[in-house]
Amino acid sequence: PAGDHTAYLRYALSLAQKSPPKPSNYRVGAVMVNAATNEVLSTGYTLELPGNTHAEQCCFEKLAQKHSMGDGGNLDAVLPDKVALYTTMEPCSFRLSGNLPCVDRILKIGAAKIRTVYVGVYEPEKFVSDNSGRQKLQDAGISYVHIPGLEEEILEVATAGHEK
Ligand SMILES: Nc1nc(=O)c(N)c(NC[C@H](O)[C@H](O)[C@H](O)COP(=O)(O)O)[nH]1
Ligand SMILES: [Zn+2]
Repeated sequence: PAGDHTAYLRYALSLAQKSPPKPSNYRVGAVMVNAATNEVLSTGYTLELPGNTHAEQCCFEKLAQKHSMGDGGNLDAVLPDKVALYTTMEPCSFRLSGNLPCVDRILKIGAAKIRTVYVGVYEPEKFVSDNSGRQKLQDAGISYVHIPGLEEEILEVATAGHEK
């Protein structure tokens, strides 16, 4: 039910609050859920893992580590076939650092596993002006759903490291 979506996004927002503030990115939280059982498969927040890591990227890398997969492995082999990804901010389609965008990481796992991406806010225009993630995900057959209601709280947390 719809209420669950907001609850998962609130959980993701609580994770985002653990992210060390930086002026050059956003503080984001992400949760991967087995949509058939409501089991939380993985969580992540911006900079949780070493390096300039994104919340969604941390979700994936933690899962790969749990299954002792190197970079070469594909998570699709260990994921159930109805995964929902909740992220407080929509996955990036381009990163100023040049690192692999999270949309590409989602597409690598594939639509057979990640069926829906639920986002709390669209990416603001500050670093990247036209996040093309929604179109890319939908073109790949992945549902993309904006869950309204938490925008102000999400942006407050996301931009905490930015000059006011
Ligand atoms: N969905 C999402 N999750 C994150 O964890 C995060 N930090 C961003 N932020 C998007 C923003 O576009 C990039 O943070 C900048 O483009 C700078 O790129 P880097 O983060 O340094 O690679 N977006
Ligand atoms: Zn990203």
